[in-house]
Amino acid sequence: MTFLEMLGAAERQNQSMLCVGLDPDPLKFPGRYKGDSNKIYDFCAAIVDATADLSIAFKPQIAYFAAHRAEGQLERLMEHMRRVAPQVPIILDAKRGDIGSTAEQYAIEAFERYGADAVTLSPFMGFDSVAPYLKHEGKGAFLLCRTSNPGGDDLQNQRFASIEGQPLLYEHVARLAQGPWNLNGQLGLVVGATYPAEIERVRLVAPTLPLLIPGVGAQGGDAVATVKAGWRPGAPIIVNSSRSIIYASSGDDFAEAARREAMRTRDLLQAARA
Ligand SMILES: O=C(O)c1cc(=O)[nH]c(=O)n1[C@@H]1O[C@H](COP(=O)(O)O)[C@@H](O)[C@H]1O
Repeated sequence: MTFLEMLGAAERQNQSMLCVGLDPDPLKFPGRYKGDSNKIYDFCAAIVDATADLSIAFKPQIAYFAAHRAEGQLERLMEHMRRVAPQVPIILDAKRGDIGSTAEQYAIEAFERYGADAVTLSPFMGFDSVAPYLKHEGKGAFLLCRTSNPGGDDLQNQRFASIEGQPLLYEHVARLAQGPWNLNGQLGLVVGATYPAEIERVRLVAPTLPLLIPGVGAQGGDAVATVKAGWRPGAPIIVNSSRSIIYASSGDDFAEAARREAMRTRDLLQAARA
């Protein structure tokens, strides 16, 4: 099954557009795991078990594993997700972007070492830095387009004086991803829930691409406005929330609390489709 097919199947089966982000910071772990980087796998596996039937995708952020020398735990977690939630695609949030020969290695890391179904990429270095990922048949790649952070303005909201119609940089990225760069239909875009007007703009330029939309929850993005701006029939959105779900409780009931918060967010997103 391709990444896109998995996404559609998970969306239908779990009636969900919610992506549970796995950003494990041992300092924020609940009571019994607090401060223990050897418990990253246990913590994340408990969250996965509690939310597997509520999610359109899981998104582990690689820095939270690499920073603690926990790549081995990430490998085990990937296997665990495959085993307990084979229907839920996994987006490895690595935000890679480098020359082609190096990108080939990053693609092997994401798709072969970790077995991810999709990856996040910076488009800053141009198409030849993205192309190596597209050689991996059926895998997805989300290009950073209009990110959720305030500093996204610094470059993404600059105008291209040399291009007809003078698009903003993020609009140009959306146009490339919808059109000439999307050789085999593997591309999607990352747009922040913190900027719904810009999600709407991206949706106009890229009417069919899957949009990965982080920023609801801890960053304050509006879940309802996000769905209204980005969701269209046949054009999926994957709305990520990390901290507000995984740290919903600092007690030993953290997995149940994560499930409650995931269910609340999932239901809010679904209701906004009406
Ligand atoms: O690519 C991403 O996932 C991403 C893009 C973006 O524009 N903003 C953004 O917050 N993210 C990631 O999404 C997650 C957001 O986490 P919370 O703010 O805790 O929900 C983090 O893993 C970020 O690295």
